[in-house]
Amino acid sequence: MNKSLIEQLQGGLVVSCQAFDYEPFYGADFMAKMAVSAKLGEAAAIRASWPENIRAIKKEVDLPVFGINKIMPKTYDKLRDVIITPTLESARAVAEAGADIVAVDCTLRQGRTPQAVLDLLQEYKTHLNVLIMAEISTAEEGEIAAEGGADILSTTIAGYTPYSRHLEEPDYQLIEELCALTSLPINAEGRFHHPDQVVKAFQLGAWTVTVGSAITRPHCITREFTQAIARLKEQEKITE
Ligand SMILES: CC(=O)N[C@H](C=O)[C@@H](O)[C@H](O)[C@H](O)COP(=O)(O)O
Repeated sequence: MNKSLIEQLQGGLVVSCQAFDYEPFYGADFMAKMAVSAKLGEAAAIRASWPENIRAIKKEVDLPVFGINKIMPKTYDKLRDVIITPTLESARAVAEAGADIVAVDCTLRQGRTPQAVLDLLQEYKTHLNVLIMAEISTAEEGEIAAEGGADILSTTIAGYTPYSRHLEEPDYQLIEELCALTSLPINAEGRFHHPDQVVKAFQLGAWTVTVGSAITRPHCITREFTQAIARLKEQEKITE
């Protein structure tokens, strides 16, 4: 295992720079600029999807990259579909593009058995010379991934499987559960909107915290403000 990278990233903020083709910042140039901004803000690492974006980011910033390769089905069901680096081929493509860590969906969705996840991890570990981060949604999935030889566990998919806790906030309970069951590094990810939430995750034992939408999706940030205004207007109507 690449111990020094794990040590280097301990306590650091990972900034996820991602945009789909229906978002205004879609494209490798935009993603690279987002990564430069994250570096200016002293992020420890970048999370990015697809080989072309990872290549562009690696050219612009000298930070470690958590690479994923989202393979989208024609119609995408966020709760049910496994899209994050689902095949060895997809993982190899992001590793070859320069990802230092490859993140992989290790949930038990789509009829996957624990043995199927163990086999998947073994395949990735055997063929790729990078750290593998298992993205999970429950403690049970974390336990399977740890047994399967994952180098890092991540709470990325908590709240996005039919059977995990659906919360507005980050899943702090899952961070605690994972820290109790393994000594592997735990990346906390999903629905972090404020710096104090990031601090709380570190206090609970997280190794790194990844923030995406609250930093790199301007339309989501804008909506937080406009929704606050809408709530105020609603309140005013009630008290009139
Ligand atoms: C569940 C899933 O597919 N999450 C994706 C994983 O890459 C991204 O859409 C998230 O933006 C990322 O995990 C960061 O989370 P947040 O944007 O909440 O800070």
